[in-house]
Amino acid sequence: MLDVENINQYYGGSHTLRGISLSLARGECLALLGRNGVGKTTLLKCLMGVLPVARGGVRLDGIDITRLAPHQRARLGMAYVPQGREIFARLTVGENIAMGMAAKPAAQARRIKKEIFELFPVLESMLGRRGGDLSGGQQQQLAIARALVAEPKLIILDEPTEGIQPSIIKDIGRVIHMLRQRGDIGILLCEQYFDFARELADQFIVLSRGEVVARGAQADMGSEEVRKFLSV
Ligand SMILES: Nc1ncnc2c1ncn2[C@@H]1O[C@H](COP(=O)(O)OP(=O)(O)OP(=O)(O)O)[C@@H](O)[C@H]1O
Repeated sequence: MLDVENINQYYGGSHTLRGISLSLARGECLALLGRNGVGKTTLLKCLMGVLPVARGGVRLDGIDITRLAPHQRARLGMAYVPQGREIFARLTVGENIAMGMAAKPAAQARRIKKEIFELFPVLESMLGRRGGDLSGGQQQQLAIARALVAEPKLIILDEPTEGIQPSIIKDIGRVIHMLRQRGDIGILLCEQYFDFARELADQFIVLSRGEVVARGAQADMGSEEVRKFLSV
């Protein structure tokens, strides 16, 4: 479904992404691993169109999306949950969720809300609270909920466990697992928390200095070759 071919990106003179290729199928979870500063967030931003790529291409279901703007990619079914969540602090939980389904007809929106509250029951009891008053973990759940209500075929998650307490990490893991089981959505999971990623991923890639230095199936994630590129 997602095919990335040989993409390169620069911040000024610094060559941040060096010939990255990957592919991800529906129903699959791909873990993107690597130490701080190796280019993971830059790669996700390039996939979402927040940053331009200098060379290479990105295809979604065979459509060349390399030059499309983020909102056009969103319309084609891509959803992005950025690092740090970026929820609207002054809007309520309900309004934040509504932002994710701005393009949906009202009847459909009602149905979606019900499903979302099954995934994240805590959000239902907090509908009227301001996003900025939620805990970090609740904000992360809200950010994922807001992405999911758009009913994406691909969801890109940038470090969803960062700075979050263990009980909520478990809840988030459960949701990602359920999405994977559903089989109709591709999940690109950028994660520093190795064990969390290993439990959820079908395959992985490891970046180091902007390059893919290892890739493989979940069973190979614990190998020495992979660990030497991570802080585990
Ligand atoms: N806007 C920017 N301008 C210039 N350099 C940048 C910019 N954003 C990131 N960089 C640099 O590009 C490299 C890759 O950064 P990136 O944020 O993609 O790494 P990362 O693997 O996501 O790390 P982290 O886990 O810390 O977010 C780093 O050396 C970083 O300092």
